[in-house]
This record gives sequence, C-alpha cells and structure tokens, in this order.
Amino acid sequence: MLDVTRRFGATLALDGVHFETTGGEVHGLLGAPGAGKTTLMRILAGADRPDRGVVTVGGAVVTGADVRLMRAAGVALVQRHHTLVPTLTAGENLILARPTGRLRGGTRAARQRVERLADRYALAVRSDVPTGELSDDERWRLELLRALDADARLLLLDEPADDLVGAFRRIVDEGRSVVVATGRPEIVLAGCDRVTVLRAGRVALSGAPVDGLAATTLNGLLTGPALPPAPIAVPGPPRRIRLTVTGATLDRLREAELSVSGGEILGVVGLDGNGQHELEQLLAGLRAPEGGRVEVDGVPVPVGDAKARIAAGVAYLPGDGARPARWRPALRQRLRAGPDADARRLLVARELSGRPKVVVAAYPTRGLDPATTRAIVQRVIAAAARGAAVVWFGADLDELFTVADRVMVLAAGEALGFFHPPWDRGAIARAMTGWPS
Ligand SMILES: Nc1ncnc2c1ncn2[C@@H]1O[C@H](COP(=O)(O)OP(=O)(O)OP(=O)(O)O)[C@@H](O)[C@H]1O
Repeated sequence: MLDVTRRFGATLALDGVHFETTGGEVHGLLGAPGAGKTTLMRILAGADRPDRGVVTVGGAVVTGADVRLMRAAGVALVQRHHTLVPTLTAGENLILARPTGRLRGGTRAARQRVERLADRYALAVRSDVPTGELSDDERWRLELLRALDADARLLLLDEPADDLVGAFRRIVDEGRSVVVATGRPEIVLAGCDRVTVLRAGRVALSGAPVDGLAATTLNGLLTGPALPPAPIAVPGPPRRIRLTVTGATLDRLREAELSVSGGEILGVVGLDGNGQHELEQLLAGLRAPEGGRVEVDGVPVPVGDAKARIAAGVAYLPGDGARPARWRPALRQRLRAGPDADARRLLVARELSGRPKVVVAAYPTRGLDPATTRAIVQRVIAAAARGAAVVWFGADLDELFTVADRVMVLAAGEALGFFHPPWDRGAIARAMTGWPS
C-alpha cells in the first residue's frame, strides 16, 4: 500500500502509510494498542477503504475492493474474533468457508482434510467435537487452517496466539506470505523475517530485516518520542506546482483556473460537451487558448507540434477516438485497427518513457479489458510517483476515485468545484449537472 490514510472522526488511524510485503516472507507489523495495525490489515483485506492512497496486489490496483474480491485474489484476514459456527465441527466449518461451499466426500472427507492440514502445519485441532467446545487457541488454529485450505496466498494474522509462530515458516516455504500484526516484539524476533513498526498511525520503521534487531530497539520504536508529520505525497521528489492553467478560454471552456503539483493526480469529470474536450486539447497542445495561459514549469505548452510537446515534458494518453499526429507507421496501423489493447499499451509506454513533467490522460482506459486497464492505471500512478503532475479525464467515477487525489467537476465550461476523499458521489453528480450542492 502506498500513502494510505484512514481517519475515524477525530482519530487519524493511518497517516500516509507505505507498506509492502513479498511472497515467501513473514512480515511483522508491530505496534502498541491503537497504533493502526487492524485498520491496515482490514484495508489490505478489502474490509475497509482508505480515505487516501493506493493498495495494489501483484501490480494490480485493488483499492476499495471488497472482501470477496480480495479473497479471490488470495488475501485472507484471520482475526481473533472468530467466525466459526459453534455447533458445527471443524470439518463442517471448513466446508462452509470454501468458495464453493462444498467438498467432495462430505463431512467425512472434511474431517480427514482438517486432520491432514493440522498435521502438515503442526496446528493441532480436534476434529470430532463442535467448535464451541474448542479452546481459544484451537479456534485460532482452525481459522488459520481454513484460510490455508482456501489457498490464501497472503495471510493477514491479527494478534495470533503464540503457538502459531512455529507454523509461519512452513506456510511461507510454500511461497505464501504472512503478515503478523502484534504488539509484542518477542513474536517478531521469534518468527518474522522483516518488520514494520507503526506508531500512532505512522510508520516508525519500514520493512527492516529482523536479523540483528534487538528487543530493546523494537521496544524503543514502539514507545519512542512523537514522529514527525507524515509526508503528504507519495515518495519521490517533493511536491511543487508543475502545471498551471490561468484564465484559459477556448470555445465552451471559460476562464479555467487550475494547478496540479508533481506527484498529484487530478481527476476531471463532466457531462459531454461541458468543456473537458477543450481543456484536453489545451493541455495536450492540440490547440492554442483564445485567452489565458497553459504552462508547464512556467513555460507555455507548445501548440500543434507533438515533438515539441514531448520535448516540453508533456505526455498525452488519449483514449480511442482521439489520436495524436506523428505516429510511427506501424503504431498508426495498429491504432486504426480499433481499440487495440497492445497498441494502447505501446502508446502509454512510449509517452511515459521520458519521465514526463505532466501527463494528460484522457479516457486512457476506455474500451479496454480489465488487465490492460490495470496496467495503464499502474503506469500512470508510477509516473506520478516519479514526480509528474497528472490530469486524468474520466467518465467512470469509481475509476477516478481509485486513481485521483482530487476531482474537478466541469459544468457549462466552468470548474464547479474540487472534491477530495472521502468522495461524495452525490455532491459530484449534482455539480456535474450544474446544480448547487
Ligand atoms: N471503526 C472505527 N471507528 C472509530 N475509531 C476507530 C475505528 N477503528 C479503529 N479506530 C481507531 O483507530 C485507531 C487505530 O485502531 P486499530 O484498531 O487499527 O489499532 P491496532 O493497532 O490494531 O490496536 P489494537 O491492538 O488495540 O487492536 C484507534 O485509535 C482506534 O480507536
């Protein structure tokens, strides 16, 4: 996860948190009570959504996905408050948790499956009694066995019992990953490869190898002095305004004013014919403004010359329909073939290859399959992380809410307001139709 913030009323549970884990490792997430561990895990598992920031799994953006989708993506959250049905046995509970709700061979096969899994991971669970009769620790083990049975690849264990530590290594040796949220340094030292320490919603230590760390160091990090405020941006160059549009007028667009900082993604949305086409043309240097200015790092965007536009650091990612001039013949040929995913990937790769200062993404995923869409979203986010100011024209509000830091609504050629997370879909829709909020 990148730059994730989650607020509950006055409490900032997570504040600009970066966290990453890779296959085959046990990653400790250490923090005192209230540090934000559970909130982080719930966001990773799709049980909660961040106010700001991005979550990716295997390179795909999954921010705000739901628990079912995340489970299908192989992410399982295993928590202390149990979800077992107490009147059913371990095997019957195992069947219930399967995506299909079935197991060939029924209850007997399920019981054997529990016993085999219990053996394999050395997590003993009685399989012949209702789970209501199991001890707390046994229930914990069974919750974990159920996630393993469902073939979870990333297991998020929230405050696991001590005797689970021995199973971590067996699980990651199968290529899975385990994240262990705990308040106890000794669990981290006994069973984790790397550790991230959270303190009051901020990262106090990020992904450090556990080898060589002492309990006193971890204790110090848990309770140390207050941390400096979290950076407000994704990592990379500090934010400064790169794109400014001042009093720009063209056809239906009237005296547009906006500025976008490096590292920021501004979403632009509006009903057709409300000025966004003109704004796109101005930003991409396809037409000159009738009045006002469009500048990148203080220099006007060159007009009518794609080479000069690229040299000025402006990348342009049009959706299907709009096509910039001067494509290499082979690429032009492929684009003519219609909304071709490979051609669009090539276009995006070419435009973003030169570390642009500004990215103008105009419906760049329109008509594309989900995999290509994700790849393009990823590349644009990465360009922002490297310091580009991005303007993303979109028609799909959910997509905008995933990629954008801010959303500007255009109605009747005027900017009718800027919106920030948490997104108010109703207010944005009202602004799009020109109604007062
Ligand atoms: N749904 C919620 N509503 C209001 N406040 C919340 C909510 N969830 C978490 N918080 C607050 O956010 C902060 C972080 O909580 P979180 O549960 O993530 O911490 P934690 O590190 O898991 O702590 P613990 O070990 O006590 O579970 C706490 O101050 C908590 O009170």
